[in-house]
Amino acid sequence: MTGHQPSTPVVCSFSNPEELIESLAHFILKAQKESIQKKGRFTVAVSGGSLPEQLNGLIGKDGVKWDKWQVFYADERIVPLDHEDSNHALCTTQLWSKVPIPQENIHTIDPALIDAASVEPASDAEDALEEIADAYEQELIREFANKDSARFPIFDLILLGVGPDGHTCSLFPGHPLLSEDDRWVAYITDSPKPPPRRLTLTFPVLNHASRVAFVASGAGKVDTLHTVLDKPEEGLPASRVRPISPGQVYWFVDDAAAAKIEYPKTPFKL
Ligand SMILES: O=C1O[C@H](COP(=O)(O)O)[C@@H](O)[C@H](O)[C@H]1O
Repeated sequence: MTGHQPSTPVVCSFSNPEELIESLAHFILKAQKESIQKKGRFTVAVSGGSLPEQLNGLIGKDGVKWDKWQVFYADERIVPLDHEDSNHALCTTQLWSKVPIPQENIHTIDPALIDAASVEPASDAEDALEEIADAYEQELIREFANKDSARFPIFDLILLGVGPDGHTCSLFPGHPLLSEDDRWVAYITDSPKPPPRRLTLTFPVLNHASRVAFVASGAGKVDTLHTVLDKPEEGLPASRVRPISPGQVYWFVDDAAAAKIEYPKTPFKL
């Protein structure tokens, strides 16, 4: 049965956020190198929230082949791409505007569909939301299906954050979307964290990736990490990210966030 087993998390804890950021940058560079050697490109999904700032270690770093990156969003909010709530806007401010990545390598939701998907009430926007999710799935299919011919896309790297309630991407505790096993991209209209309308990659996509790296830092995440890593039986969304072998899930955390974790930590090495 090897090849179809869920991986067990590898947890690396760093004494401070700076060390975490530098080590994460080296980890990403290694993943980039292996991916480009194998396939000539590096497919990455990026989250919003606190994650983009943790990618600062890549800015100005030698060896980053930005022209080989193909970037998608792990989740996105249904707001204009320059809106303060947009994950694309956040990533642009924190990272893309500071590095030489070609614009066409960053795959956003279709801006032409955002107005129709934003009408009130949400029930009148369902068709447009379906369309915007379908369009993003098609964007993924164009990138992956012809090249990798797999049932689900196999991202080289998915970079995730975890919210205080254990959500990741826009997969929230107790939401029916946690059972989605077919779609690559889905929409929600009832996110408990604003804004309510969002697109998200689904669990099958997360769990087919070659590598998923969660990043969490600061004492504010301490109880969440304890539950997610030590009590997976509670089924919080972040606990359910277990890419099938040979895929692997990593946790990059700092000691403040990891203070209550009983789960064994692994020394970081490349
Ligand atoms: O709403 C979101 O929240 C999560 C977690 O955010 P964080 O600020 O607690 O790191 C984030 O990963 C996701 O992309 C975002 O849309």
